[in-house]
Amino acid sequence: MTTPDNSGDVRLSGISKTYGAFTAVHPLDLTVPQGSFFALLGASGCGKTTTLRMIAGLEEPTSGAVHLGDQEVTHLPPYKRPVNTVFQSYALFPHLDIFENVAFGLRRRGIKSVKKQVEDMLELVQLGEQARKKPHQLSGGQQQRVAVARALINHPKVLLLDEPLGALDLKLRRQMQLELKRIQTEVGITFVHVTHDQEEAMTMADTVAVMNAGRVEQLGSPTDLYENPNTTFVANFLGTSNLIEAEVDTKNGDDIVLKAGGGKLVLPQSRCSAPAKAGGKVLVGIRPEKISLTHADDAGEIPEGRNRLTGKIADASFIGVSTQYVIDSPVCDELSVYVQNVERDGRLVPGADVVLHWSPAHTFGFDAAQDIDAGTEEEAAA
Ligand SMILES: Nc1ncnc2c1ncn2[C@@H]1O[C@H](COP(=O)(O)OP(=O)(O)OP(=O)(O)O)[C@@H](O)[C@H]1O
Repeated sequence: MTTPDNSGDVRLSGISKTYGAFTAVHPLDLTVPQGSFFALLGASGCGKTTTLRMIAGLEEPTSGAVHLGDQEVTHLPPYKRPVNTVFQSYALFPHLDIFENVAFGLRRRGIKSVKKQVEDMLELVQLGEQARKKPHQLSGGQQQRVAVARALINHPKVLLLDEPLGALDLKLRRQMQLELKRIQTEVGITFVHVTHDQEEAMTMADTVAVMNAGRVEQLGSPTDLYENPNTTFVANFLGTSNLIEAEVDTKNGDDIVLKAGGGKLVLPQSRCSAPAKAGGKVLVGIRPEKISLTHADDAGEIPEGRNRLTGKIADASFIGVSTQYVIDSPVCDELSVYVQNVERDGRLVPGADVVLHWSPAHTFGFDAAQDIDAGTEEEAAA
């Protein structure tokens, strides 16, 4: 039996970084498995770049250890680590053509026959035709692909990407996200990607660590994080959430029955990270697109077994694919509801009384108290 290759595992054990009295990264334990696409996601100043720089060796941790595979690299300089970093500024050599930019790392190591390797790498990033152009003759996205090729030609075990798409316009960024994902799948090495763009992290990464004020608030697949956030910060940082304060009433098999306003809501225990003891406070969440909206006159037609709230439409914005409603409700003002524009009910206009209803299976819940120690969105953004 062959031993699985773990040389591209990244293991952080209790690493932290302080600058004087300020803690940029609190002690952090994190394992990124070999061959995965991992994203560190968070608002500006949350410590994601500092974490990446500690993996790269560009920043010395205040405490803790960094392992790449079985090798401890905590005190190794960057050039002795099997990693390469791609930055937002492409840092290409303007006087060298694309071929020579990519060949640079090989030539510096004294490798003479570089042609095949460089050509293969240019094929990988789909720039075979551009080899003899200078960087200024390429678009931003193409230049970023050259930067990726230049990093990959050194065969790192781990590629670190620090907001690599930050300088590109939205359309190009979307294209490059798919392109980077394709390249990662093809080369099969570990990618650790830093971004503040939740859509970018969700499009590309297998696993996302959401950082807030120097800590990882939640770690999981994009679907886990979106469908089952454990804190207010995560619920609001990844998309839009409606959060409702509720109190545990009873347990009914695998369901928790909650009191919210005058009514009851059902939340599966498996989707609640708070302990379900009677009287306990839970924040109940529901994504806007999971909610259906029925005019109050038709409330009798809503099937049994759905969670429901009453409300009044405060605002309705037609945005083509969907209509986005803001609903005032006794349990929460400004609930967001997105309804696909399939068959529009002309009565759903501002002022109309409505019933909001959704499946308990789409409801998530967490302990409101958890948010307090983890810092706030404002702190992270400061
Ligand atoms: N050399 C330094 N000296 C003092 N404080 C620093 C230093 N480097 C970073 N910081 C602070 O540490 C915190 C985390 O910085 P970091 O660059 O890791 O954040 P970030 O999440 O990557 O943000 P951004 O997306 O804006 O780069 C910030 O408050 C920053 O001001």
